[in-house]
Amino acid sequence: MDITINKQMVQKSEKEQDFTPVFKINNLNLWYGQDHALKDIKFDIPEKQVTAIIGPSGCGKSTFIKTLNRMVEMVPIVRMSGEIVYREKNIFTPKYGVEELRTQVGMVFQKPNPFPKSIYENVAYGPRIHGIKNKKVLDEVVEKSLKGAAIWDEVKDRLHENAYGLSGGQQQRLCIARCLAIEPDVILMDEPTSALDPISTLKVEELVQELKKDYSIVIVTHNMQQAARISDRTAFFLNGEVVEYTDTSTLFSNPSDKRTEDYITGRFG
Ligand SMILES: Nc1ncnc2c1ncn2[C@@H]1O[C@H](COP(=O)(O)OP(=O)(O)OP(=O)(O)O)[C@@H](O)[C@H]1O
Repeated sequence: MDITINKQMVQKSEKEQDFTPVFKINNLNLWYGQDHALKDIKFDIPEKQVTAIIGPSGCGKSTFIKTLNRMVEMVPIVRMSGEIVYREKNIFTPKYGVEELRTQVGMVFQKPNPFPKSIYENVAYGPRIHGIKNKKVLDEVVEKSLKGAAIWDEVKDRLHENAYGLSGGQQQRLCIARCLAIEPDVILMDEPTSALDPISTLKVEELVQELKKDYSIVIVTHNMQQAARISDRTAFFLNGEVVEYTDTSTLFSNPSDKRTEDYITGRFG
């Protein structure tokens, strides 16, 4: 009996090593003042796959994803311990510039947040900040990014109109284009479809499937069906801990922890 369990465990751990990690998270703890919001988080996030973060409200999903680009440090009462290694470098070492990290690790938020500028300027903004001035080069970046975000055909004849004139779903894809324009390695998405209608949601989900060919994606979602549809691996968070992290099909069809089973079958949350 013991031998069987050990064999299964070895097989599982071998399977779980079967990818190139883009992030390695080691014993990450985070406190908001006295509130211990992330507890001993330890797992690796694969490159060029979609990793979903699921769990009930308040379990630490948004907090966790915002540690990956150090955005969480904007909250003054935050304290952290542990390590997040991005491409072999600990992102908390003082010499690691946060601007450099955020160029590599882009983020798309829950509510589409375009700038009050034209569609073109929204996408050109990041490359301009990074020193690209040549109009022809900017035109190319804008077109490539809008195509990458599957919105080019809808906006190519109105590039100089205000982005606020787009629908919510179009605005979210514009924000994804804005993120692509600075050529990130990883894209963090914090509930990117929760403010969208079902058709726009489907478009963003299809887009995520396309984007994972070139980018590593981490997506927080309230929606378990969405995690099951679009992710390769899923981490189930509860009360600031990772209860289970494995490939998505296993997590939803054969969870190893009773709490995961209770959550995915709707017994709580
Ligand atoms: N800026 C903050 N200041 C203090 N506490 C915070 C802050 N942000 C989050 N928290 C606390 O940290 C815990 C985790 O919150 P977080 O927003 O990460 O959870 P979540 O799983 O993303 O929730 P939801 O699904 O409702 O968005 C909660 O107890 C929350 O109250």
